Amino acid sequence: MRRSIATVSLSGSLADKLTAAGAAGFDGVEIFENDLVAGDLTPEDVRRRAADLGLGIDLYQPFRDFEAVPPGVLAGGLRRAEHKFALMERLGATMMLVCSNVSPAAVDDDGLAAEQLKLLAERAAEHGIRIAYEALAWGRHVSDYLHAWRIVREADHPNLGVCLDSFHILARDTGPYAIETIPGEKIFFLQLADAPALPMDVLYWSRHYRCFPGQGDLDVAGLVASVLRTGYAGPLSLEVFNDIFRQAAAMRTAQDALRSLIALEEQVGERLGGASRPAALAPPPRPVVPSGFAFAELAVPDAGPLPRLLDGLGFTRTGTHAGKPVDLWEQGRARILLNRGSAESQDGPALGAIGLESPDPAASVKRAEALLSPVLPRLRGPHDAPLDAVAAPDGTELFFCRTRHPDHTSWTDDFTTGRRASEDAGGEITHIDHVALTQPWHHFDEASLFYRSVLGLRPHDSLELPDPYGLLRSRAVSSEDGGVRVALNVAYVGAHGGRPDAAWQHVALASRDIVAGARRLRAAGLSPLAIPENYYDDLEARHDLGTERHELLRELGLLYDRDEYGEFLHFYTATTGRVFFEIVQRIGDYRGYGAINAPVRLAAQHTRAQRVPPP
Ligand SMILES: O=C(O)c1ccc(O)c(O)c1
Ligand SMILES: [Mg+2]
Repeated sequence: MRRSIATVSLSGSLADKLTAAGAAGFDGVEIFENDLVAGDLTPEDVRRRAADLGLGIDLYQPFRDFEAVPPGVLAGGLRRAEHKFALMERLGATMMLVCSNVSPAAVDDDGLAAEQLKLLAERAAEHGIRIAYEALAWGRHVSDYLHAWRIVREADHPNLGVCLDSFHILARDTGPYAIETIPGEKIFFLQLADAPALPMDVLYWSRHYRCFPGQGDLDVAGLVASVLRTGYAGPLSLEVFNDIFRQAAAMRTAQDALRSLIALEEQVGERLGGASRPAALAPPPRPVVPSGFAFAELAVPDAGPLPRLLDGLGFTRTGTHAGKPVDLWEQGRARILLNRGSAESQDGPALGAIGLESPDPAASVKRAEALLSPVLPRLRGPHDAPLDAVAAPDGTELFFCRTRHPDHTSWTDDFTTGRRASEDAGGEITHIDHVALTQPWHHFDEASLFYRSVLGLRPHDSLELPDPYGLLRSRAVSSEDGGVRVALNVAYVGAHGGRPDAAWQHVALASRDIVAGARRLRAAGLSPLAIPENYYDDLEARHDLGTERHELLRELGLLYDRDEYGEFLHFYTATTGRVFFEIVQRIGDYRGYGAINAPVRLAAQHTRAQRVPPP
């Protein structure tokens, strides 16, 4: 199907927007009137540029406050329309969107609305133009798509149909769709947007918080499936009003938008099933859900305090890369790479790469590529195992691995093993439980869509965590069985001190005996992040865990949480550069991440500014 995007969804001048939409690979655009009026490209320039970029102009919009008006007002509307029709002929556009009247001058009279829209359609027909009538969710008298359809049906003109917009329809949540009662040929245009569930005024919600399908909470795929069942074969067009996308780089937003459409088409195809799936919705290769973490790689300007910390956590340095200054540290299936050769980051150690266990690394890369992720060049030395890798939106390198699998070369073969730790050498730490990555604030939705669509991970609810200097937005994505969990946090740029301190990243290590682990760290002369006494007083008020257990938590600086499935114990190491470790123990089938304790952790990290002491 044709893939289009409204220029209002992208930042910059109209020329920038067209360039970005063309570069991403869209087939067409909706020209948003403000973008044309405020720019100095003539309509002929716009038409030529769009054509050069392979873009059709699928819609001109919006034409406002036309229908259901007293006769005196109608003349003005028709005069305005004639100007727009002439403009559209210069643009080479043949469809105009008319959105439902929001003006106090509008009359609550469907007969009048139908009569006047018919008149408009007759005039449009003289120019070879069709009119798509859209119910805005806040329209004065027409706010529902079925109401718009009744008016269009009554007007009964071949050049008049409806424009359906997923936001206006799903935002009103008026029950099961009746979309399939509209004949496909009377649906002239389909606009798509998602949005996070936010209980607020619908106009404000629409103008500021729309996002691309798959980034919010609306069932856009279900709606598109219903529309396609009517026989609609026009464009799938993204129309997203969003405060962040208005500021972000247009090229990147356009690519994020196209990824969203590809993933949406896949979901729609699944809803429609084999026979009724339009041929145009050929699916990309299926996602290969990773089963666990193979490693976390830290870029370290020099080894610094990390070897001592890893040693204190019970890790063993088991190898060094044959050709690069990279050390492998292991405990159970938890593997940490310290890469001393990476470009020096001004903030010191940072999490640069993550290894994911994939049942089929080559297929993982094919999926990522089909969803527009940059595939990293396979940097192979003479001895290196093949590495399949892509870049996540924040630049983190994701390697797809089959670690020490008999049928596959393993990345670990490149490490000359000193002491090879057995996978069950008695250490408390068994594997990497999750990693927490901080995303630039303007790439957060892009990142959650990336992990959801490329890796097939399931997004959890968004949370807002109070930090002493801001609110940290956080959203986890995970595989069904919890083998891979990634917590995505937003980095705010704190006005306080100017440093985005919340750009911290961490690796959470699963322990089967966190009490022994905490004691081991202390015995090594390293202390966990200090937690205030007030936390423990509050914990006693919230939970009755028995005196002994409360005292143990307090003594060892452990944090506690529980959910309906189990309990969670955790503590944090000091931070070095941008990175710290969290040690976690899940008891029973606890599903969360200890989010309730995050504000205490953030405050402790800020106020104590703890750093690992030099060795
Ligand atoms: O917010 C608006 O005014 C507006 C305009 C045109 C649209 O297609 C729409 O969905 C909303
Ligand atoms: Mg719309």
